[in-house]
Parts: sequence; structure tokens; C-alpha cells
Amino acid sequence: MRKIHAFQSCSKFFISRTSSTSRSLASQRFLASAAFSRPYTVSSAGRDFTSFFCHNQLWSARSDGLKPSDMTRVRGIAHAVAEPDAVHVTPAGFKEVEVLTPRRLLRIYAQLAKSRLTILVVLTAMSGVALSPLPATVPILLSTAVGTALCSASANTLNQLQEIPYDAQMARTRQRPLVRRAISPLHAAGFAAVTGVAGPAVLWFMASPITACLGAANIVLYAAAYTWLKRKSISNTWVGAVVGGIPPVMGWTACGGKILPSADYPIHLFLPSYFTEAPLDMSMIDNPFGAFALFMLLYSWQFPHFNSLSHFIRGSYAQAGYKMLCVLNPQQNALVALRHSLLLVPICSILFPLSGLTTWAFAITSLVPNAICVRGSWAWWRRCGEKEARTSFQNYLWYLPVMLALMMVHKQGLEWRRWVGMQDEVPSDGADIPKPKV
Ligand SMILES: CC(C)=CCC/C(C)=C/CC/C(C)=C/COP(=O)(O)OP(=O)(O)O
Repeated sequence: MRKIHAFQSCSKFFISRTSSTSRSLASQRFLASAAFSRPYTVSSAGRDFTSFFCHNQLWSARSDGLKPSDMTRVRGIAHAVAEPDAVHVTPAGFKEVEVLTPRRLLRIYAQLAKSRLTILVVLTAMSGVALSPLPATVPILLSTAVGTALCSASANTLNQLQEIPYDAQMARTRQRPLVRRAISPLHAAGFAAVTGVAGPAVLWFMASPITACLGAANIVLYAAAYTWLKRKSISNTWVGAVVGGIPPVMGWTACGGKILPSADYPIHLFLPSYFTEAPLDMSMIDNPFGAFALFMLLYSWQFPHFNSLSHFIRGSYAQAGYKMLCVLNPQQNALVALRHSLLLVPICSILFPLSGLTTWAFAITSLVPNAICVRGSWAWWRRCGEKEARTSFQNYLWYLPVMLALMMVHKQGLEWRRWVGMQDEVPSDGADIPKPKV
């Protein structure tokens, strides 16, 4: 029988602590809950396999209505993880199961989907729609939002299904529904399957097949590659950054934009008027360089954002046994964040206007938030302290909405000044300006 090592070592730690004769009731209770970790073992034996998926029955036993067979099972389980004479499981060790009302179930689904992360993912996908030069209809807008949210819900549920024993060891994640057994793994797997099929289906039929493929590929990248790599290699952060970079590209493709250049769809560079006499060719504004710029913004943003967050929760990552740069080398972790803070400067000041997504004025205005954030990353790298990491994390929280708002203000071809009545005329180059999105 193969055990999940993280939990095994955790159980051993507590067993050795509790083998003295003066064992407290609290530690007995822990042993009872450690005993219940048994269903998270992988075995060819049918009983253990069933208990992995359907363990909610075990929790439903109430202290007053406990059947003798339940107690036998509890004791048998406990003996397998503890010294035979060390275990005295009392009915008080049981936790009453939550009754799943529709409202509670919805809350659990939202927790499985990591609702706040999913909202952020949907917003970044919407930024791809908003910045695309191609017109978007309301159905495209809604289906991209719903489809992306379903894909993200599936990916996050699959991630949590694999991380139950690890989430159980971190204060930040200990209250997740699968850890506290508010829902069975089988039920959660069903939710992941339904959302994992519905998300790409909505995107395929209502947005575009390429958006659906990106959504499905991102589920696999996050739930399989990234989640597995978290316990294997520090390279997980780079894979996670790719996962976070894909949703705005999904928004871009949902509007009909392509991601690979071809003879019919070439890359076009929008040089500043200082370097070229040629008038602005608005017919070339929809080119694959825009999708690349969007991807790069979200890819690089994640390093200062995530590395600073991981710095001040590195204790729990270490406890759970994750291979994170913040645990193995905090200084290098801050350096990687600083490098990407610096890389965000040319991404905003060269890549975006060069791709035609924004005007060259964005190259100047984006310098202000970039300078503030680089300064914060620099201070964190120099001192490597908690306070500096927190400041950098805060900086990069507001960085994204501020930058996306600035991009909208400077969006190429979007004549804000004409809209607000500050300018009457059509631009002098007579360009065919794409209509604002509905
Ligand atoms: C369309 C689609 C499928 C989008 C998926 C978007 C998505 C799930 C992005 C997550 C990015 C990421 C690396 C988060 C950290 O997860 P973590 O596992 O380190 O977080 P945790 O420690 O809180 O569990």
C-alpha cells in the first residue's frame, strides 16, 4: 500500500508527541482525525478505494448514534497509523457532517472553483475581449465569461482533489471543502467533470473552437502539469505563469483574433510617428502580435505578484513539502520577481504600442505605475524582508487593474476624445477605425 508521504510524516510527528502517558484530550482528538486520514491512502483493495471517494458516510456518524461497526473501523484505522496502545478514540473525535442544503452546496462549489481566483481569471479574459480591435457582440462577451469561469472552476477543483493532504497542513488552505470533508471527493470529481466539459463546450459553440481548445488545454496545464510540478520542481512557477497568461488570449481569440501569424495574417509593427512617415494602417491592427503582448503582460505580472505572496506564506509551503523557490532560496525568489518587474517596463512601453493595441502615449503613462512597482520589487530584493514583500504584493494587486484601465484609455483607434466631445473631427489619416465594442 502506498501512502501519501506528507500526511504520513505529519501523523508520525503527532504520534511520537502523544506516546507519553499524560496524553491530553486534544491530542486524542487529533489522533482521531489523523486516523481519518486513512481514506487518503491508495490501495488496490476495494474497500479503501471506495472510502477514498465516498468517505462522507464515515463522518456522518454522530457521537450519540454511533454503531459498533463504525467504532471498530475507527479503531482499526487508528491502529494502522499509531502505536496500538496509544489510541483511545472517543466518540468526541467525530465531527458532525454538514447537511448539504442547496445554498451550502453553491458555497462549496464556489470554494472548489476558488471563486476569487476565477473572477480574476474571467476579468483577464475580458481584458482580451476589450483590447481586441475586432468587434465583440454581447453573446460573445457573455459566453467567453461563462465558458472561462467553468474551465477555471474545473481546473481549480481538479487541483484541490489532488492536494487534500497538503492543503490540510497549511493554515491558509485548511478550510477548503475537501479538507474539512464538506463534500466527498466523488462529488467534487463530478463537479470538475461537468464544468470541464461544459466550459469548453460553451466556448466552442458560442465563442470560437480555438478559444475552447485554449480553455481545455489550460485545464490540463494547471490541473495536471502545474499541480504535479508543485511537489517536484521549482519550475512550477513558470508553468503557472503560462496558465495565468492564457485567459486574455482566450478573450482575444473569442473575438475572432488569431494567435499564429500566416501569409494572410502577418505580424505588423506600429512604429512611433517619429520613426516613420507612413500613415497608420488601421487594417493591420488585428495582428497576432497583440495576442503575444497580452500573454506577456499576464505572464510576467505573475512573478512579482505570486513570488511576493509566496514569500510571506513560505512557512506553510515548507510545512506541506512543496518545492517552491521562496522556500529553497528566498533571495533568488525576490530576484526573479525583480527581473519580471523590469521586463514589464518594455512590455508596456514597447511591446503594447508596437503591436498596435495601444498608442505610443501608453509608453509614457505606463512608466508611472511601472516605476512605483519596480521600486517596491527592488526594495524587497535588497532587504528580502517580510514588510517589503507585502508592499510589493500590494503594489502588484493594483498594478493589473490600473494598467488595463490605462490600456483602454490609450487603446489604438478608440477615439475617447471624440466620444467625450473634446474633438470633432475624424483623424487626419482617415483610418477605418473599428467600432467600439458593444
Ligand atoms: C481557463 C482556465 C482553465 C484558467 C485557469 C486559470 C487558473 C486556475 C490560474 C491559476 C494560476 C495559478 C498558478 C494559481 C496558483 O495555484 P496554486 O495551486 O498554487 O494555489 P493554492 O496554493 O492556493 O492552491
